[in-house]
Amino acid sequence: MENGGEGNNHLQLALQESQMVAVAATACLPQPLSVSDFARPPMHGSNLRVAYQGVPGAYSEAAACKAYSECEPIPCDQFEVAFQSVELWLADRAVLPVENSLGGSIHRNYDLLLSHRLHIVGEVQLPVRHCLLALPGIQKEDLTRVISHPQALSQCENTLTKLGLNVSREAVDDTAGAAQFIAANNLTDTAAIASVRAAEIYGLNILAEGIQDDRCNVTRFVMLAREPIIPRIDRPFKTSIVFAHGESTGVLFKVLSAFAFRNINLTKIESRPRRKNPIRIVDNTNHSGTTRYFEYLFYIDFEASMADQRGQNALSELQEYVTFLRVLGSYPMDTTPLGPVAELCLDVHAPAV
Ligand SMILES: O=C(O)C(=O)C[C@]1(C(=O)O)C=C[C@@H](O)C=C1
Repeated sequence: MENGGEGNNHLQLALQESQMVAVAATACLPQPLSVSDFARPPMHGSNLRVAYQGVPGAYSEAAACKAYSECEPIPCDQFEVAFQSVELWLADRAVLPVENSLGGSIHRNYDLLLSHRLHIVGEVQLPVRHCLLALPGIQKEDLTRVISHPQALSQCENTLTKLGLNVSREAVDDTAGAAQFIAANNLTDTAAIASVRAAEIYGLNILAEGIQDDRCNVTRFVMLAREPIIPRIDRPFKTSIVFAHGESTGVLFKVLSAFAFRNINLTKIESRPRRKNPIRIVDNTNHSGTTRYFEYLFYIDFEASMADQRGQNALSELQEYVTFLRVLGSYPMDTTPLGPVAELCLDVHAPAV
């Protein structure tokens, strides 16, 4: 009996061990995908390498971290490099500022969206609060020059004048890069427009904070990837497209009504020169001479997913009117609260009393 009992114990132990080995082995195996995987929330960004234009402390870096909280932001000296780093698998995503509530569209970046084949997979709206930064000990009166990204300079144009600064304005590649340049070259006559984080990183003093011309200053960024994401309908989605049309009349009206009749809200429309084919020349048979028409590309963002029947129907109708159409991406809308800046925006829109 005793022996038999001991034998049973051994058997149980052996069984338990083999079960543990089996469980450990299964844990190492890749798990098969199931239907529920498609409903998973978007990944939080751990280990995701996100390329941005600028140096640490740039707003684009902050946008990358807002989109993918645990990502590894990868600074790039130009937007082209950020795009290429994704195309060449050195990064997983690129972050691209496309418009600002004060400065408007960042046109060059619209052109880049078309000249590369990356897909928009997300968007982020980031409140941008600019500071005037200078070396420790420097006063506003010592300044002869303010440097920053052209968008940042234009967002602070009126405030710089109001501050009574007698300075020239010079554009550089990014806001944080301006701060870095001042620190690296010990420039005592120059200030940068950049973020609080840039001041901390490059050891500069904040001479003035919140110097953008409107308290509510928001930049919209898009996230780009090699592959599109699977569009969904269980949360608000936006779709971005670009199209061109030929010679027929009233095309833009027809395009807009394809969305309006389906109750689809447009959030953005932008036109850009059609660079590869910028001018259409029409010979006038009745009159002497020719007419030259400038050709445009139209970028539209609309509030519907490509998985939504209304969005699909609108696009198939569009195809009847246009000569070129590309879907740049269908992606979740940024509906996160803007934080304290939201109240400032509400202030702005409140009826005057
Ligand atoms: O220079 C930076 O910090 C950027 O991230 C670029 C950029 C832009 O291109 O608009 C981003 C946000 C601000 O609107 C100002 C500059």
